[in-house]
Amino acid sequence: MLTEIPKLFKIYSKHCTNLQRIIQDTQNKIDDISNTLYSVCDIKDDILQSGIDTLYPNLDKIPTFLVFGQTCHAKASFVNLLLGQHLLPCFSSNWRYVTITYGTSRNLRLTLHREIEIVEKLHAHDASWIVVPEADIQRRDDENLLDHCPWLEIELPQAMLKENVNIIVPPDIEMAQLSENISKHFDNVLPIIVYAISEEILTDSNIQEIRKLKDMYKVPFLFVNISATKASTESLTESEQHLIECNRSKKTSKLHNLRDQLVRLGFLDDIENIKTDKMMKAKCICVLDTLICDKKINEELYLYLSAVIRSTAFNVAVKLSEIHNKCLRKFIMRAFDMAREIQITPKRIEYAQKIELQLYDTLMLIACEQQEEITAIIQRTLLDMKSNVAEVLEGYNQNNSNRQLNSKTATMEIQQLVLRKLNTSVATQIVQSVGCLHESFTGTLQRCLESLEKNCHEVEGNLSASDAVKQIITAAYNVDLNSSASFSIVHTLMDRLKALLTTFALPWSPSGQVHCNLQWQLQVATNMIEKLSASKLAKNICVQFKEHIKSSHEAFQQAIRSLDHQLSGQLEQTEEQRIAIRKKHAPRFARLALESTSLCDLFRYGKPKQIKEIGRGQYGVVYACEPWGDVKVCAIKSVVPPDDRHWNDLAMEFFYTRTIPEHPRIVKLRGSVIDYKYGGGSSPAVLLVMERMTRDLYCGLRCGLSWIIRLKIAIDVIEGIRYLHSQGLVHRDIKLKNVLLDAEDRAKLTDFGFCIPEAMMSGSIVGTPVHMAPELLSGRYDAKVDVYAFGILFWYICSGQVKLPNHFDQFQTRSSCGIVLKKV
Ligand SMILES: Nc1ncnc2c1ncn2[C@@H]1O[C@H](COP(=O)(O)OP(=O)(O)OP(=O)(O)O)[C@@H](O)[C@H]1O
Repeated sequence: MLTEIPKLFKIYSKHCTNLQRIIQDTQNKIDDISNTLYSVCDIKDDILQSGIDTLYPNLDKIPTFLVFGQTCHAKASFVNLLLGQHLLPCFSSNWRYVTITYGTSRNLRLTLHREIEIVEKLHAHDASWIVVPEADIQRRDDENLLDHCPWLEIELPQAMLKENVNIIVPPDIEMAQLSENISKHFDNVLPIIVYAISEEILTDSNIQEIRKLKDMYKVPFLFVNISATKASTESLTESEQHLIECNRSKKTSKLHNLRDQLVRLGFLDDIENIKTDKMMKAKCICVLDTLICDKKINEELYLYLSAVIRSTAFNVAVKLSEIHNKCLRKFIMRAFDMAREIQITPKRIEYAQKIELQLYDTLMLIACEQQEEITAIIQRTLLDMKSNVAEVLEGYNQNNSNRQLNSKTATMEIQQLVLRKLNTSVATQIVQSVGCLHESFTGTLQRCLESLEKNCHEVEGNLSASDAVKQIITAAYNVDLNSSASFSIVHTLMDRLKALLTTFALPWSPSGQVHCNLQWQLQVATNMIEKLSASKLAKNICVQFKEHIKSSHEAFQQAIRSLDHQLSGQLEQTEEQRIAIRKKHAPRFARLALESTSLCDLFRYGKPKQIKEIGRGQYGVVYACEPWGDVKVCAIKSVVPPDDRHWNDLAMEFFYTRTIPEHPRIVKLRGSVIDYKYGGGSSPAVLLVMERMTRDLYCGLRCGLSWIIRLKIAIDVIEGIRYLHSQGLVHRDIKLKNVLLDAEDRAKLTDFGFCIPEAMMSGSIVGTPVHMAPELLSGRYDAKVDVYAFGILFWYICSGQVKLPNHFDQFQTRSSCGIVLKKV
């Protein structure tokens, strides 16, 4: 297995390159979005905020074993085992920093900070060497370990190191000294922390060292139990020696003792080492602190490393997949919104025009019809006032009984008072007739206009449509329906009547001073009431109403025309953007999502293993395959997209299928893996993993199915179609071969190659001819095409056989139809 380790790192490096390409692609696509797709710029912001830029540098980090340990002997033993050769001297101490990297030949040198070579003669330079000479690895007494210390760099032509893997062995010094400068050297590496243990148990200083290291590196540790040639207990405290003695007397093994101690200290979980198959099953790849024994290093180190590097790549792939899928969902939602906007805007304009016209007609009618009513109201009110003039003057009298006033002013005051009373009375009655307008016209119409005007600019000097409508209503009665209506009306009538006063030439008292006594006041008021003509007043009011309504109506029509013009321009752009999303951006992100999600599946479950071919369609071959992840009975559909368009189509299919929530009548897509080596690497194959069914309905009918079973199948298919439609999806290829049966002959729908949300449909003519609804040929169709296709399917189900009636024969194959069937 140790010989397999280089392969592991080779695969890891390939995954990193692949992930980096996907990240780069994603970033290029983000740039493209910001240049061309102004309406979805928030998607770009989302991606940038997701921290995608931090992913790339992580993949550039060089996997590096950081070998710590109880003794130099333990560290040297581990390194020698790892490299499969006796490189480091096992029985020496006082080491320098040692780094081991790949070189085409064995080489040894001293460097400062791994950057500047120190010109110094080493013992290894004198003769050829196998084991690093002790004198070269040992630091001199005067060597400073903190800053500018010499590092011993070993270059070695070794398979694992060749895969860009390094080994660093920090010197055997007090942790306090080491921790100062150790982290700055190892920032840029992907650390694989090893702690080699050669003694029976960890000493207090070992425990402290591990705690410090764990604080520095928040990653799992690999503890390696090195079989000691001679366990030395001299350096141990009394209680440690006692523990060893106790365990010896219990005849427990060293590994056992060590595991107990590590568990007790919280350095290991209290379970057996996690085995690969358990990790496979886990939804994420978890790497735990692990203890392995040098005797089993071959197998156990491989498993551990495999989990470490898979989990590193997996974490990046998960992050990428989240970003891609989130963007794709946003694109699809945006396409939905755009389609809705394109559909609904002209309808909204139509609605606004219709309702405004109704409003206009109604108000005109009210103005005409109410002239008589207003006349009657005014007449009644005037009569009331005349028979009760004293009441009209009530408040005035109390305040003015002894005032000496100019006769003109006093007359004006009394006339105003009469008018106020008249207005209040008339206005209260008219308000009731306008109240209904509030409910029936203003609410919905106003909201509709506001939503249309939301993104439009106002034409200078012109009223907006919503303002024009407001004016139609307020111009009629000057009613501000949101505030006190009757109050506004009083003011309006006041203004109107004041204007009329001049035209009616009301009687004036002789000029000069008058004594404003009650009799005189009654006389003025009665004169005024008598002179007021109810019909003239009413007519005048109504004429003015009509004029205002008409001019506001004209303003509205002009505003809505300009709004319509602006919106049509905007909708053209929206349609262009929708097409760009549907044809370009969404499929590109779908492809990225397919790649990143497939990598997650690959890291989690590995590549599915084919057993045998079980079916073949136009676009791929279906195989039975061995259990994969938690899918015990599974099938894979292997599809080799010949060009970018097919790649994108497949990616969209994959996205829709994978995101459909599980349903008993839909064949669940469990995952996917891209086989980049397929076709010698020139044409990768996408392996779509799904649950394996027993046969398709075509086979079922040919073998014969009872009427009751066929009926059940028909109901299953309906449930499946209904479910897809409820998810906003249209299948577009319902046919016998896309209905799969399980062992109990219950049916599920499969093959979502043409399945698409309605908003993303472009009217492409797709499907299987005999099942295609006639409107499909026109390119203008909706979810009902599935209902038609089910009708044909039901014909087969009822007839219990797969042969078509004679007049359908000409459509029996796709090619005979003469239609170029294409996916969207
Ligand atoms: N999950 C599955 N379990 C068992 N058999 C399957 C499964 N999926 C597909 N098959 C079999 O493989 C055949 C080919 O399936 P596939 O989906 O590739 O093509 P198709 O639907 O027949 O044709 P087309 O590619 O033109 O849509 C099916 O007819 C069915 O018999």
